[in-house]
Amino acid sequence: MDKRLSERIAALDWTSLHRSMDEQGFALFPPILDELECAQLADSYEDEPLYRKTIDMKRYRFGAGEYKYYQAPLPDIPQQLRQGFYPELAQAANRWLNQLGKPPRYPDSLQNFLEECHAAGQTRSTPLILKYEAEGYNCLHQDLYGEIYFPFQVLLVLNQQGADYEGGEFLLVEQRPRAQSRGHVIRLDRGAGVIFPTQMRPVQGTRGHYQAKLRHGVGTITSGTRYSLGIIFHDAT
Ligand SMILES: O=C(O)CCC(=O)C(=O)O
Ligand SMILES: [Fe+2]
Repeated sequence: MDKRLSERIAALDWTSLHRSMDEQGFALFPPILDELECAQLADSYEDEPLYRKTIDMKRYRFGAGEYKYYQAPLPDIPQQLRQGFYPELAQAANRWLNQLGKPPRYPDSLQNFLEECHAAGQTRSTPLILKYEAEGYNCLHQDLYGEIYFPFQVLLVLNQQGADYEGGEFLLVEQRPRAQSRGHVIRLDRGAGVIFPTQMRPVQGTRGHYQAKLRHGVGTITSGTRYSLGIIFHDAT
C-alpha cells in the first residue's frame, strides 16, 4: 500500500466505526496492511531480539499456540498502529464513560496515557504477535494487566483464511447481567482487523445504559498457520 500507515488509519471510515462500536460493541475495518507487510511481520516472529517475552499458551492453559510481547521501543508497524488508533478510541472511551454518568478519563494522546501507566508501575509493553498452528486456539479471556486499562483493543490478522489457514475465527462473547451470553464469530481477511472492548461495553437499556462484560478468543485453527497482531494500549505491571 502506498500511503503511510498513519494516513491509512486516519482514512478509515471513523463515522461508521464509532457507530458500530456504540451499537454492537465492536467494529471491523478493511485491510490496512498489505501482503508484504503482513509477511514481514510474520517472518519477524523468529527475530528474538524484538521480543521481551514468549508465552507457550498450553503451559498456562490459555489455549494452544504461542505469542510474544514486543520489546519497547516497538517496531514501526505496531508503534504506528498503537499511536494511530489511540486518539479515536480515546474519544469513544470517554463517550462510553459519559453514557455511564462518569467523567472523561482518557487523555488525547497515547503518550500521556502511557505516562499514567508507567507512573502506576505498569511499564512493560503489551503489543504482541501470536502464532497458531493446526489444532491451535485461544480460550475466551480479557487482557487486563494492572489497575489501569484502556477500554479498547485492536487485533489484525496477518494471513488469509481459506488460503493460509482454515478455521481460526475471532470470537467475542458478551455477557449481559442476568442473561445468557451472546457470541460473535468474526472472519477477518489478511491485513484487516477488529476493534473490540477490553472489559465491558455500555448497552442502552430502558433506564439508561448498563454494562455488559466481554471476553474474546480464537476458534480452533483446523489447518495451516495463523499469525495475528494484538494492539493493547495499556502497559503491564
Ligand atoms: O489471535 C487473535 O485473534 C486474538 C489475539 C488476542 O487475544 C489479543 O490480541 O488480545
Ligand atoms: Fe487477547
